Amino acid sequence: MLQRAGIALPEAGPSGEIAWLQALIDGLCELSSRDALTGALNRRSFELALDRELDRVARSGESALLLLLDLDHFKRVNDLHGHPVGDRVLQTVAQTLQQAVRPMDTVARIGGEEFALILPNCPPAFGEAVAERVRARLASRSLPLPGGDSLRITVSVGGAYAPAWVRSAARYWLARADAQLYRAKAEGRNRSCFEPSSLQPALARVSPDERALLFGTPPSAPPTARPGAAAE
Ligand SMILES: Nc1nc2c(ncn2[C@@H]2O[C@H](COP(=O)(O)OP(=O)(O)OP(=O)(O)O)[C@@H](O)[C@H]2O)c(=O)[nH]1
Repeated sequence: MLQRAGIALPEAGPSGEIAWLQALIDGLCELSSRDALTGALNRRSFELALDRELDRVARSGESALLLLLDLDHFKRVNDLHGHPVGDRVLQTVAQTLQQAVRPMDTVARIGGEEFALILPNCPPAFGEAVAERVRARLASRSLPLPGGDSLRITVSVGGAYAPAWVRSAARYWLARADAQLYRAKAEGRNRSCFEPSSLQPALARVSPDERALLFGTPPSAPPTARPGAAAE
C-alpha cells in the first residue's frame, strides 16, 4: 500500500527495527493526510493546517491568504467525457496548483471539485495577483482527450485574509473566502473575487463575531453555509 503511494521503507533487520517502524509510522501518517486521487492534502489535514496558520498569524501579525477554488461546470466534464476524464482533470488541477505556488504553501482538495490554497506570509498587495496567476495558469492548460480533441477547464476563486493579531476561528476565515467564491460564481465564473476591504488595516476586516472573540464576548451564531454549498 505504501509502495503504491510512492512511500519507500528501509530494509527491515535486527539493528534497523526502530528505524523501520518509525518509517512505517511516518509513511502511514503521510498516507492518511493525502487525498488518494490527487495527492493533495485532504480535508482533515487542510483543517489542521488552517488552524495552525491562524494561530501563527495571531502571534506574528503576518498576513496569510486563503484561496478557495472551485472548478466551473465540472459536472459537464463528467457528463460529456466520463468520470475517468473527470478524474484526470482533478489530478491535473492539483499538479498545476502545486507548481504554481511556493513550497511553503498548502495545496488541498477539500471537496469533490473544490481545492484550497493556504499562503502564509502573503502581503495583501500581492494576493490578488497570486490568485489571478493561479486562475490564468489553470485556464491556459489543455488536457488531451482520446480521439485528438482537447479539454480546457476554468476555476472560480474566492480569497480572504486571516485577521492579523486576532485569535479568530478557522470557520470564520473559511466562511469569508467561501462568500467570495460564491460571488465569483455568481458574477460569471473563471474569475477571482476578494473582500473589498482587503487592503485596509487588519481590524477593520474582521467580522463582528471575530471582534467578539477578540474582546472576549461569545460570538452570536456560527456562520451559515452559502446557498447550495455541499455538506462535508
Ligand atoms: N470525476 C470525478 N467527478 C467528481 C469527483 N468528485 C465530485 N465530482 C463531480 O463534480 C461535479 C460537481 O458538480 P456541481 O456541484 O454541479 O458543480 P459544477 O458542475 O462544477 O458547477 P459550478 O460549480 O456551479 O460551476 C459532480 O458531477 C460530481 O459528480 C471525483 O472524484 N471525480
